[in-house]
Amino acid sequence: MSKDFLLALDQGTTSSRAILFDKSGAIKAVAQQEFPQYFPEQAWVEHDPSEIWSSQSAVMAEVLAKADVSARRVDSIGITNQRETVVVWDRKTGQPIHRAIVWQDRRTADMTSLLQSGGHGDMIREKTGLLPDPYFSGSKVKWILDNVEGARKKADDGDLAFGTIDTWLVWKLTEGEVHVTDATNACRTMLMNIHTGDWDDELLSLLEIPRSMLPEIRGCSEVYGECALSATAGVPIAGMAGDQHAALFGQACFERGMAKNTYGTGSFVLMNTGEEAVKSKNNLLTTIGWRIGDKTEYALEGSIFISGAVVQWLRDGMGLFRTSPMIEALAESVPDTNGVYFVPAFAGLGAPYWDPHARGLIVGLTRGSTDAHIARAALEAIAFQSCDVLEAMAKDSGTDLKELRVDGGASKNDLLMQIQSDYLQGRVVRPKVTETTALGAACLAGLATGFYKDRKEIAAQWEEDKVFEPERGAEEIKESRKNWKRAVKLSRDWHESE
Ligand SMILES: Nc1ncnc2c1ncn2[C@@H]1O[C@H](COP(=O)(O)OP(=O)(O)O)[C@@H](O)[C@H]1O
Ligand SMILES: O=P(O)(O)OC[C@H](O)CO
Repeated sequence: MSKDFLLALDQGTTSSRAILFDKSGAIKAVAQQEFPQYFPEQAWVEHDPSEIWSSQSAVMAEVLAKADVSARRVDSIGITNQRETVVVWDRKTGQPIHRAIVWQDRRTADMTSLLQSGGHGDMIREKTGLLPDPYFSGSKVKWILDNVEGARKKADDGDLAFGTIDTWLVWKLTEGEVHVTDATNACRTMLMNIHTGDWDDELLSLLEIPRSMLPEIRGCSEVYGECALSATAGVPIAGMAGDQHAALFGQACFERGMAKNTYGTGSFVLMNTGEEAVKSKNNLLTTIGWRIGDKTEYALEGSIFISGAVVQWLRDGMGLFRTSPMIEALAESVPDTNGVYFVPAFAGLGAPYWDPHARGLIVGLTRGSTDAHIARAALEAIAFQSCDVLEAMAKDSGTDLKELRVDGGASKNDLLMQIQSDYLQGRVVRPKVTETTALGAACLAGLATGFYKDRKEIAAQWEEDKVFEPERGAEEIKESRKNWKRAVKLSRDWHESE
C-alpha cells in the first residue's frame, strides 16, 4: 500500500493535536482536544501527564478515523511539543511521581536567582545559551527530587526517568521501550551543552540531577522507534523537535537571517543563525534550530510567556467575549486604546526582560476607558512584546529583518497582524498553512524516511496567504512605543520573594 501521508502529533500547552498532511504539505484532517490546567498555588502551573497522554493518543486515532486513512498509508510520525515542561516517572511502574511542571511555572524563581547571585550565570549562559530562569527544565527537575518523598533516593538508585513532553510521548508510544529526546528539546533543559551536544556534568552536579535519569539525545530527523499502539502499530516515529523549532522548520526559514513568530499561548520569535551559535548581548537565548545528521544549526530566540493567553484571560477570566476570535471585532470597534496600556506579565516577563517577579497590570485607565480599549490594549501588548524582542534580535544579528513569517492561533487575527506590522515598521507574512509547528514535525519525519528528498522540496511548498505592510509612519508610533516601555517598567519586580 502506498504511503501517502505524514502524521504530526503536536502536544501544545493548552491542547493536544494530531494533523495528517499529504505530500504537498496540505492538511488532510485535524483532531484536537483541550486538557485541564492546574494552578495549585500562585504562579504554579501543572499538567497531568496521563491526561496529556490520553488526549494525545485519542486525537491520534481520531484524525485517522476522520480522514478515513489506515495507518498503513502513513509514512511516519513527527512529534512536536510544548518545551521545558518536566515529567519524572518511575521506570518500573511507568507512573509519574508528580504532575508535570509546566514551562510557565515560577516556583523555582528563588532557586534560579540563587544560581545567578552565586556566580553561575556566565557559565550557564556560555554552555547552554540560556540564562538562569525558572522557565527552563533543570530547576523544575531539582524541585521534584527535593520535594517528592523518596524521589532523590529512587533517582540515585537509577529508578527514575526524566523527560520533556517529547520524551514522555515516545516512551508511551513505544510502551516503555525507548527513552530519547532530541537536541532542540534537550537544549531547553539548562542541562545540555549546546556546543558539544551532550548533557553537561558540571550543570548536572550543580542541580544535583543524576545522569541516569536522562534520556539519550538524538537528532531531529531520524527513526527513534516504531509505534506500538494498535491505531498506528508499526509506523516509524521519525521526526522530533520542540514546537518553536518545528515551526521555524515548517516556515521554511532555512537561510541565515530568516525569522518567524508563533503566536500561541506565548509568542516565540526565532531567527536562523546558520551554523554559528550567536551569543546574545541583548538578553535573547541562543538555541539549537535543529540537528539533522551530524549538522547542528542554531537560532536566536526571544521567548514571550503570555500572548494568546491574554486573549484567553479576557475571555474566560473577565468574560469580555465568548470565543478568542471575537476579540478582533471588539478591539476594532475603537480607533485606539484611548491611552490604556496592558502588560500581561502573568507569569513574570521573559525576553528581553527576564523578570520572574514582574506581574500583570493595566494602566492609563480613565472614566472613558471601555472593554474595547482594554481588548485593543491586549492586542497591542502582544505586538509590543514581539517588537521588544525583534529590536534586540536586530542588534544581536547585525541584520535588519526583511520580513517576519507568522503562525499560531492568534496569527489569524488580521487586526493584530496589522498592529504588528505598524509597530515593527516591517512586512509581516502569514502563510497558507498556519499549522507550521505540526508541518515542521511532519517534514522532519518525512526527510528521515526519504518521503521528501531534501529541504528544497519542502521550501517550494511554502505559500504565502496574506502580507501586512505598515499603514502608520515611524513618527506616529513613537509615543506609543515609549509609553509601552514606561508601563513595562511599572510591572517590574512586583512580586516579593518569600
Ligand atoms: N483570532 C484570535 N485572536 C487572538 N487570539 C487568538 C485568536 N484565535 C486564537 N487565539 C489565541 O491563540 C491561542 C491558541 O493558539 P495555539 O497556537 O493553539 O496555542 P498553543 O499551541 O499554545 O496551545 C489561545 O491563547 C487563543 O486565545
Ligand atoms: O504550547 P505553546 O505553543 O504555547 O509553546 C510553548 C513553548 O514551547 C514554551 O517554550
